[in-house]
Amino acid sequence: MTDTPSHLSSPPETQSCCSARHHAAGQDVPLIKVPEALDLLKVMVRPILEQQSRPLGKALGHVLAQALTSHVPLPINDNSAVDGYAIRLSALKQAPLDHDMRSLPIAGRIAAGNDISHIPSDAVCVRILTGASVPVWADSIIMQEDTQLSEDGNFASFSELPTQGSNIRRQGEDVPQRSVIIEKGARIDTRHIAIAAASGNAQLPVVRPIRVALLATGSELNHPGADLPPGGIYDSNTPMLTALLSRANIDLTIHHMVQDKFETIRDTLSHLAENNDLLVTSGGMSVSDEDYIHRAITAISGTFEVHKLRLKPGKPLGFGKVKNCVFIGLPGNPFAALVGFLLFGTAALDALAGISSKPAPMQGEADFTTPNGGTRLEFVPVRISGTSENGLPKLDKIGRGGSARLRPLIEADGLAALPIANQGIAKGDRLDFYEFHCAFELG
Ligand SMILES: Nc1nc2c(c(=O)[nH]1)N[C@H]1C(S)=C(S)[C@@H](COP(=O)(O)OP(=O)(O)OC[C@H]3O[C@@H](n4cnc5c(N)ncnc54)[C@H](O)[C@@H]3O)O[C@H]1N2
Ligand code: MOO
Repeated sequence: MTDTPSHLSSPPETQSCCSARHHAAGQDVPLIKVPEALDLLKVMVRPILEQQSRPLGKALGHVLAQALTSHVPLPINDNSAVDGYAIRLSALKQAPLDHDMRSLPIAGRIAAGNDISHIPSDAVCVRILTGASVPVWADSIIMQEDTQLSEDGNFASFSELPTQGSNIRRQGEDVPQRSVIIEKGARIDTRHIAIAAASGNAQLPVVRPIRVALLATGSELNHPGADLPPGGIYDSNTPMLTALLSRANIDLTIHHMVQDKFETIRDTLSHLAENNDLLVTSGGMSVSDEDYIHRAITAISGTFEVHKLRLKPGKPLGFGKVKNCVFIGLPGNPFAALVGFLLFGTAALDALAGISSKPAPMQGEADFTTPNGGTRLEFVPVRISGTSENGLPKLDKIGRGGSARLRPLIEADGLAALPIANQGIAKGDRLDFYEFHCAFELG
């Protein structure tokens, strides 16, 4: 914790053999660059191997545990892409020309779902509707709009010779039978549900839900809406992180706010680590005498892989393990907690679920300037202000910075990353851009 007014703080730590020693150590630890830290995280996290089978209706947002194959070819049969007439091309070519039209006798009608065994094998033309199975003798389908019917409705006339195979959707052209339709590690969204259903899969093998515990530390914290004591603030990190962790494949345990008291934090962390795959805390990561997370994790034999980052906001972010539980300690400042979770929380969840690839960030162009950059990769809220000559979104920086401010995020379209030790950002510089909402949300 940063130092809070003394009347609100817990009594100063008394047992503290270790506090002074660790404190000093906390200040000395090297700052790790973000890509390096992400690599360390990926090596550290072991994917969950247990699987479960979920019906399609309950699979959205889960992660596929094995590659899924199709039970049938798609399309299942050769079928018509249009409403029209299925014809035998050789017969049409031989039909005499009459007023530039060729006529064929209509041998029957086939709609989607019909059995076609009643259609004679020597037929040369049938009425066919979209999705209907195509008889083997038919080699083209002519659209209804390019056809004239005789008065008695028994003959169809055509002015053009179609290309062989036109308007026929061939069996297996989309998906051959027993081929892989979704790779292991895919997060199931609307597209996957559709193809799984079309290919006859009623159940999906998914990674069992990830057990995640959330703990906000801070004696100043109160539930939103409560009467605030002097010096109190509302806890925004728990609701924010709860929202970020509200995913179908997460079993979330929320441990609401603990006081800045070493024993309480130590015992709560120990209990939560025992029962979860991932433990996310907020606050208490800095260097004051009330920042207990590092000491508490160490006291329960946890280890830190990374303790501080070249990241702004989010320098005092650490992660490691307590036995088999992955631990991520986010800084208390709300914007820092958000950035830290978006980078490291989501990476840990992906690694636990066995997802290895992440889409690269979009590119944008700065529509602002900054003086020389510092020694940390910096994330700033940006708004799209237009489109550049290169067709990229132009990004305008919002707000005056500061890891405690949430308001700029409300006006922003996303975050831009300013590289370490940049020479100062000039207008037109390319930046990685992480848009908050993409055009389509598929689940
Ligand atoms: N001497 C130094 N002081 C600080 C350093 C430093 O390097 N040396 N780093 C600063 C940076 S950067 C950050 S970020 C913060 C992070 O500190 P902590 O992780 O220990 O966080 P706290 O002190 O507990 O809280 C910081 C700030 O955020 C508010 N907060 C905490 N939890 C919540 C919550 N759940 N909801 C809303 N707001 C919360 C808290 O009241 C503080 O104002 O340390 C700097 N100090
Ligand atoms: O880096 Mo801290 O996370 O800026 O406030």
